[in-house]
Amino acid sequence: MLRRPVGGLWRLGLSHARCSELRVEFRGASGLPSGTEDHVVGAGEPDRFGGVSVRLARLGALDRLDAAAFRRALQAAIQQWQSEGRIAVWLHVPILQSRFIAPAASLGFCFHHAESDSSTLTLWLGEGPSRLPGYATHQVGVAGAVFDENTRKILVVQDRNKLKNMWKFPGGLSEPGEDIGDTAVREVFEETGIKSEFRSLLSIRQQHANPGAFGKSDMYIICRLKPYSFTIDFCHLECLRCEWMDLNDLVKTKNTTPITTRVARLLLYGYREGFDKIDLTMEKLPAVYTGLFYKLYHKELPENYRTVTGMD
Ligand SMILES: NC(=O)C1=CN([C@@H]2O[C@H](COP(=O)(O)OP(=O)(O)OC[C@H]3O[C@@H](n4cnc5c(N)ncnc54)[C@H](O)[C@@H]3O)[C@@H](O)[C@H]2O)C=CC1
Ligand SMILES: [Mg+2]
Repeated sequence: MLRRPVGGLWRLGLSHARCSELRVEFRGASGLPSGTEDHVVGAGEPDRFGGVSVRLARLGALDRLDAAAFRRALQAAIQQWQSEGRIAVWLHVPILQSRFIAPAASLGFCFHHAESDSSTLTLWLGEGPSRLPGYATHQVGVAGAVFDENTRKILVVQDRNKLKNMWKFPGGLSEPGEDIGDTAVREVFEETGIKSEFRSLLSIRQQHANPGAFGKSDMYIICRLKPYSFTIDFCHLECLRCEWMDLNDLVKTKNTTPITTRVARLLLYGYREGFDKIDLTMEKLPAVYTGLFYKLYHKELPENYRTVTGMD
């Protein structure tokens, strides 16, 4: 697997003839010397922050390499990287090569994160405490407050697996790469059978050390949705009850969570005074650097502020 980045290229070379030992070599931007390409079965790549990444998946013949030989090679590589002034090492380990985690940890590597099929470890080589950024800090849950302005009814459920059966808005955890509004619409449909469309974002709750988030922080976002189907067909695995409730009754009931009461009051205010008073609406905008798009949520700007550039 030959890759030629602009800067130098780190390679962990494993000889086919003698695979009990990894050779660690630093190659210049010119790439590999002729004749050694077959021996190079993996690559470490410098990053723009001064660190270096090693992907074990790109090293061949790892099945024949024992953990002690890997440790020796990694230790030699670390010394080399340190002498070159590298600030960190990122070690990406496929799950089937997990036996290399322990030798790496014995050299000071710590877990940074894991996906279903791999883990990533880091070793800080720079001055002082590590300045490497952490991994994901929050889980994101999204609920849909599906409000029918014609009947003043709001869709509520009671979760099946909760200790207390309290009325709440249907919702659930966001999938990777899923927009907030799409999560709300999907979860509402999965749990209640009601079809709806995204209108606005109403509230965000942040809670730390959440047991339901495996001790991480939890971001719970409530969206206002508009229904376009009305016959409930709720999921009996997830919900105990589901109904269209008069908004006034939800505001008054004691059998609910504080956040649901608060958002019910917010909806009553919006219903009476205009939803523009409570809505954070969404706009899709192009990202400057990546060429991708993102979604921005905020209160509507009045017409005369949409193109304003200064104070005059
Ligand atoms: N304040 C409120 O009104 C409430 C807020 N929330 C928020 O909603 C979001 C999550 O919504 P959910 O409806 O719970 O998500 P969800 O609709 O995606 O369902 C999660 C499913 O996973 C199951 N589950 C959870 N932990 C499990 C485990 N350890 N083993 C096996 N199954 C497990 C649950 O029983 C449920 O069926 C979070 O952000 C949470 O903070 C949830 C309930 C009430
Ligand atoms: Mg749910």
